Amino acid sequence: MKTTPVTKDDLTRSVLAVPPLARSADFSPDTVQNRAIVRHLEAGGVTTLLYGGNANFYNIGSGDYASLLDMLEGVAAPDTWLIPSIGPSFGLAMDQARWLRGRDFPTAMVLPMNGQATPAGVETGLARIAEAFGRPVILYLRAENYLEPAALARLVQAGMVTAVKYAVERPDPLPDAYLAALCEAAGSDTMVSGMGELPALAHLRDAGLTAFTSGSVCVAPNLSMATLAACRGGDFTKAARLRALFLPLEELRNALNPIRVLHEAVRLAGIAETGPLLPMLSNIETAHHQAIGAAARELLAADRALALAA
Ligand SMILES: N[C@@H](CC=O)C(=O)O
Repeated sequence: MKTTPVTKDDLTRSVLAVPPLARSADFSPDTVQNRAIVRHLEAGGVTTLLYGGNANFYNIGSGDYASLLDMLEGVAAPDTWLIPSIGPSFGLAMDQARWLRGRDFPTAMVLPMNGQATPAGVETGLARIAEAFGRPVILYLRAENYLEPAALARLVQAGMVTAVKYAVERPDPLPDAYLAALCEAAGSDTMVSGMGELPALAHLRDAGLTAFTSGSVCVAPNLSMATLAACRGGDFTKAARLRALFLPLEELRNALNPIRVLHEAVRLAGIAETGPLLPMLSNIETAHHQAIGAAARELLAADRALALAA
């Protein structure tokens, strides 16, 4: 596992994969199946694994946190960058940050707190969490005005925030005045497009962002990495052609539930037995399995065709 401090190159080198977490029937993390997911990603060239929403880190208890991260560390390749999430509540994030201080993870992502948060409180909270951790954190920003642009600039300047996973959903990704203000204040190279392949092209082409996160990369790592390479090479026609291959699965994810659909898609594509989703989530209803399986297998087939052609 990469243990050196985060650089801008680290953010752009790889799609930031946001994998599901495989569990056994008793909800314990399944080492063999998580290794299969990680190997599938690494074989497709992915070097950054961000365990957050798709792994249902929102619902992980403090008592299970250490053994879960030990397991993930054990399955990741030596040069893979593993980013655990902390929070979403301030108290839980502080407990996890104090514990992470004694470990080698270069950063951690602070999950968004819904409802019980104010912009000023978020600024104070991020500063305290980064101080307790002793390292800068990644902010997962999902709501308009969650943090003031000037506050983000202060936190970046102070070395407390290293990047932002920007995931404020809009009918069209751009124009986005809030994203523009955050980029203006803190630099667009701090902002990572955080909603998968669909909005990533507009964010990378027109808003100056340089990296994106993805869940469907866990089915099609070669295609997602090729999309990133095409964007970074300025070939947005090619990037759009590659992105189109993700549409059937992404549309199902958006229509039903992104986390629940991805969890089942990885299983139905034959990549790993993902098992049960940890409460408070639950697995998607079997009525949707046929459509999810078909979209996932089609995407995986396209991924394999690309890998063979390379
Ligand atoms: N939510 C997006 C990006 C990851 O956070 C996805 O799952 O594709």
